Amino acid sequence: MKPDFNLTLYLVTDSGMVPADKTLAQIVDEAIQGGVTIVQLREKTADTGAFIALARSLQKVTKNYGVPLLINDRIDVALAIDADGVHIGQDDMSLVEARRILGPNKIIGMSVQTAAEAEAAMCDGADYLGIGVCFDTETKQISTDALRGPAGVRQVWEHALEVGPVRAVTIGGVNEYNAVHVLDYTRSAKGVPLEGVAVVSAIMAAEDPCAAAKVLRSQVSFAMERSWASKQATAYVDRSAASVCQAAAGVVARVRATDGARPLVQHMTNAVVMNDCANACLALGGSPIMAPAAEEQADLARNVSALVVNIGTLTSAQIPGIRAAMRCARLYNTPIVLDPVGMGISTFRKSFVYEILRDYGVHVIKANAGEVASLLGSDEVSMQGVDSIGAGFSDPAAAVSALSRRHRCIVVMTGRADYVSDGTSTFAVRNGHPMQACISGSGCMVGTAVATFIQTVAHEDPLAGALAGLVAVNVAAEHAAVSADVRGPGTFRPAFIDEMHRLSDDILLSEMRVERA
Ligand SMILES: Cc1ncc(COP(=O)(O)OP(=O)(O)O)c(N)n1
Ligand SMILES: Cc1ncsc1CCOP(=O)(O)O
Repeated sequence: MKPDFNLTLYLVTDSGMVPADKTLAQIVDEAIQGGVTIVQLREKTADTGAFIALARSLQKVTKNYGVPLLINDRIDVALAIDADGVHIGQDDMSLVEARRILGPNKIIGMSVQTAAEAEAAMCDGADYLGIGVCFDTETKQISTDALRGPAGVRQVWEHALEVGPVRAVTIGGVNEYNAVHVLDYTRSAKGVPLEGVAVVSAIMAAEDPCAAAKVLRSQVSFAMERSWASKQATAYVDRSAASVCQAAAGVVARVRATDGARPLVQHMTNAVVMNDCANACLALGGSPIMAPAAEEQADLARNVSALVVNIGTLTSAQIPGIRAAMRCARLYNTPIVLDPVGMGISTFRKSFVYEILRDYGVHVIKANAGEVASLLGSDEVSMQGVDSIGAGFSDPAAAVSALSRRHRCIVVMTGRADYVSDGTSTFAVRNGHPMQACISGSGCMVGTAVATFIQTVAHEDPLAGALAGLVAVNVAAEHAAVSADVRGPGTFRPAFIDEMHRLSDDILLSEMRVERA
């Protein structure tokens, strides 16, 4: 009988990464103790005799834990040690031939890069697919056109699911920082996840392979069970405006009730709005921090409740700090709010935003209509500098919903009317005041507010968290605009902060104007 196998955390070995004071078998032993569920011995230069000896030494370990051992490419080595199976690539022996030699009781996995390759491998009886290459890697030379990114992996996976029952992992540059993003992002439209991830260096090159495997295993479990994408997959609910408003008010009440334990909101933000965002965060009940240095992200990360990345005054010097902050946020599953300010104005901004969305993913995109159009590759809305101009989208609800589904995140679009969507439920928010458009940074303050509120519910109900932030700012603006001492934008700005400070969940609930879009 074919052995059962579990693809949750798939270790592909590389003896070139074994330190001088250890053996490959020791590393595999530690990695299995940390949570590796299946092992592939991959030797690219070993002679047949040495390959077989190494395979035997690993087999002792894997058998001890009941973990399957597969051999990369070499059917002869698999036969020699009676391994549990093989993993073959497109340029290796054909799957049909390998199956004929190994028989029905061995596991055969196959590498695929395209939908057609996946379909062919399934028709030929592959037991699982290794879909890649996800991200670039130093472990193996990969040509640029073989890089799929999570979006390309999702395409192949969705096609395979249409063909029939299938099991798969992805491989290439996957690590503890991006595993949740990769698994969330590659879920099919119906929410079916890959079964796990395959890694080489994330474990093989780790100082402590057991600890590295533990972190990876918990990240995979998080993606399968606790991330919002996993919950959405099991319960796509089309929600009423009343129920989301109630939930949003509840979020505000929770943040306001945290006596002293304010959420720490880390901002990698722009120089124009930094002070306003810090004050808005404080007024709303958060605790702002603006710590841009790459060197301090790891120290900060454990205590950060939410991260805002706002590229309004992006410079090359800021990029390493933003990357470090994103990696840390991902490791701790800290919600990330992206404000792609003026992304359409330059290739520099655009390519950094695409990098963020491809390599890390975010929990919320907060953008104006021009930025949403740029993200969708649509020319329906134009920008002047960082401002959106013209009448906006003919169907704004469809635009935000499409963007949300594409990036598996909440989308908040600000404008004359604001929209918020989780890809299933989309709402128009009619609160707000024209005076907001007369001061700089009012959109950025929405990003700050979303981050301040979302942290309590980021993995349960991020739609409510995002709505809370959006409406809090808009209702505060309505109050500020009619306050007696406001005579124009200059006096509006401090009154706006005052009103954020005075907000309560009751005020919000009674004044929210939110409708299904
Ligand atoms: C699980 C898994 N997926 C893909 C590969 C890559 O295999 P292949 O295309 O045969 O390339 P090499 O590993 O031979 O370089 C893999 N090994 N494992
Ligand atoms: C064997 C292989 N096949 C595609 S990418 C890759 C190497 C992945 O290595 P890492 O997990 O270190 O990026």
